[in-house]
Amino acid sequence: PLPQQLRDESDFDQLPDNVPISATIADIEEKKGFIDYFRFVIEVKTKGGSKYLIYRRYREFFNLHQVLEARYSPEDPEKPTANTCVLPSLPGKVFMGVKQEIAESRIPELNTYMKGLLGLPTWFLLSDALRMFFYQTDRDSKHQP
Ligand SMILES: CCCC(=O)OC[C@@H](COP(=O)(O)O[C@@H]1[C@H](O)[C@H](OP(=O)(O)O)[C@@H](O)[C@H](O)[C@H]1O)OC(=O)CCC
Repeated sequence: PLPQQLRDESDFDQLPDNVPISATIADIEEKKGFIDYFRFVIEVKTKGGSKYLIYRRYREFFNLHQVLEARYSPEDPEKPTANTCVLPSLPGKVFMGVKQEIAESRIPELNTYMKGLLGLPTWFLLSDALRMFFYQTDRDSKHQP
C-alpha cells in the first residue's frame, strides 16, 4: 500500500472541488428584529479554488457541533477508532452580556474552531453535516447587507 503521507495526498486529491478547505470570519453583522442577534460573515475557500461568503449565527455552530459530536467523537478521547476523531472545542454559550461584545469575542474562537474542523482527516471533510454548514445557500448568495 502507499505510504501514509502519499495516501493522504491522494485522498485529498480525490476530494470533490466544492469541499471547503478554509473558512475565516470576515465580519459580524447585527440582525435587528423582535430579538436582535449577530451573524458571522464567513469567507469560505474550496478545494477547487472558489471563494464565497456564508452567514451563520452562533446557534448554527452549536447545532453543527452537537451533530458532529454525536456522530464522530470517540467514547474515550484517548482511543479514537477508525471513524471517530477528536473534535476541536466550540466556544460555549453565554447567557448574559452585550451581544455585540459576545460576538466580537467569539471571532477568534470560532476561527480556531473552524480551522480545527477543516484540518481533520479527509474522510471527515466529506461528512454531510460539515458540508451542509459550509455550503453556500441561496439565502447566502442573495444576502444584502
Ligand atoms: C439566566 C438567563 C438564562 C437565559 O436567558 O439563557 C437563555 C437560554 C440560552 O439560549 P440558547 O438558545 O440555548 O443559547 C444561546 C444561543 O445559542 C445564542 O445563539 P445566537 O447568537 O445564534 O442567538 C448564543 O449567542 C447565546 O450565547 C446562547 O446562550 O438559556 C436556555 O434556554 C438554556 C437552554 C439550554
